[in-house]
Amino acid sequence: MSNAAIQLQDVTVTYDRHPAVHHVSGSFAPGSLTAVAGPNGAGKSTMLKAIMGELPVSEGSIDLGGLKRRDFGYLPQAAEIDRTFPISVAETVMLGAWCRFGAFAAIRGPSLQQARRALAAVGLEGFERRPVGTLSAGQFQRVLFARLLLQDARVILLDEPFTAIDERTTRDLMLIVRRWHADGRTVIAVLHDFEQVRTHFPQTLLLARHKIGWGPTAETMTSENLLKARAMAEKWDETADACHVHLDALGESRDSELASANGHDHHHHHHAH
Ligand SMILES: Nc1ncnc2c1ncn2[C@@H]1O[C@H](COP(=O)(O)OP(=O)(O)OP(=O)(O)O)[C@@H](O)[C@H]1O
Repeated sequence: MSNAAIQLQDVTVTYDRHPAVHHVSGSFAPGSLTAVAGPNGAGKSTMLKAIMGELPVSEGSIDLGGLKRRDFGYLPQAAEIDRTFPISVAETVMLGAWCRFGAFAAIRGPSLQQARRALAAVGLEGFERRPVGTLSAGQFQRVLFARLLLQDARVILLDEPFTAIDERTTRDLMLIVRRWHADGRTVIAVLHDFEQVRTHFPQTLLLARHKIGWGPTAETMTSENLLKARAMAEKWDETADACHVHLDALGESRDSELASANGHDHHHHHHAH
């Protein structure tokens, strides 16, 4: 369905000069189903937002492979969504698609009939008129999946879609993910459940601010890599002043780079190895 890879070239994303994603390169093949795994604070959400264009890349570049941002469907982390807005389930589903497409592209929004069909596909027949604020977390997650179904995006980014979601709902929504994959859509999902990653996701990007591994899940989610990811997380210094080391591979000594970076302009990211 999508015809070119999404390519990350030396991508660094910073918050107030603190790098959250650090020099990550690689690509998501068209039609691939990739899990993004890594410890808390690893930069997983930041990475998705950068791909969506919601956060600027401070270094490097992201090539969308000819796709437009409106070809992307995005499910943010539940905590980032305001559910107090007093609209109905059906309106949420219809508005979601409308908003993403933007004022110019959206000549016509989806119909109530289409919203109803999408809601039925996620097991929420009859929920159309319910205010979204009255739904359980799992029901609301189904609504957001219905919204994605309607959007018919070529690339779908999911940020922890199954966190706080029960087994049955997870299974139902995972089926939708598999269907998207079977359709040839590119799907990228941030996940914390390694079992789920190993069972359902052929590709994995293991992130700990740096890229620890990116490729077939069995080759990426090795105990060695998982240890590296954890070790990096524990080593992080959140108060470090901006980014001044460039690590292509893990395990190499950072001391010489840190020494050479000291006293230099911290805005200058590339140091000779
Ligand atoms: N708006 C922000 N302003 C400043 N720092 C931020 C902001 N958002 C995230 N960060 C920091 O960037 C780093 C990466 O955060 P991010 O949310 O991308 O991690 P994550 O891998 O998604 O974590 P989790 O598994 O906990 O959701 C963290 O150190 C976090 O504190």
